[in-house]
Amino acid sequence: MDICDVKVCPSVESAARDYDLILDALFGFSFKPPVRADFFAVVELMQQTKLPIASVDIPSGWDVEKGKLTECDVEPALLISLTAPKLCARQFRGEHHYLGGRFVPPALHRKYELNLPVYPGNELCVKL
Ligand SMILES: NC(=O)C1=CN([C@@H]2O[C@H](COP(=O)(O)OP(=O)(O)OC[C@H]3O[C@@H](n4cnc5c(N)ncnc54)[C@H](OP(=O)(O)O)[C@@H]3O)[C@@H](O)[C@H]2O)[C@@H](O)CC1
Repeated sequence: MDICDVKVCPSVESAARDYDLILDALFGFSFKPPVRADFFAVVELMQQTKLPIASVDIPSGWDVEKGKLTECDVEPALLISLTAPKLCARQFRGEHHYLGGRFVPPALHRKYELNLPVYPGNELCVKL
């Protein structure tokens, strides 16, 4: 698999020619909008591309709780939430949503009053 560097971001056209999928793990829950200038090119590519995007935990550019901040924010086809879906996942409209690392220690449940749903089975990763 080829991995492109954010510093040498391809154009929308060359990405479509050279790649099948964009794996978006640029920002997570500590992202504070707006996107800084260094990342404009890669975020614009993800906003404009027709390639499917797989986002890890938080689609890049989304606020962890408020979600999409503009109409043209990144729209992943696949979201892989980690530990628990964050509030922003309510705005996810893609086809596939998975939860990874889904087992939270009881002490953390109690401490943060998480009240998480019980997911079936015992696989580390579950389709939501
Ligand atoms: N940490 C944990 O315990 C766990 C983490 N987990 C996983 O990690 C993910 C979160 O990781 P995170 O919080 O370390 O990094 P992230 O969300 O990428 O943000 C920080 C970076 O972004 C930068 N940055 C911020 N705003 C920016 C802007 N506007 N424009 C540009 N840059 C900006 C900021 O830069 P700085 O402000 O420090 O200069 C810093 O470098 C989380 O979603 C989950 O998937 C869990 O799996 C398990 C437990």
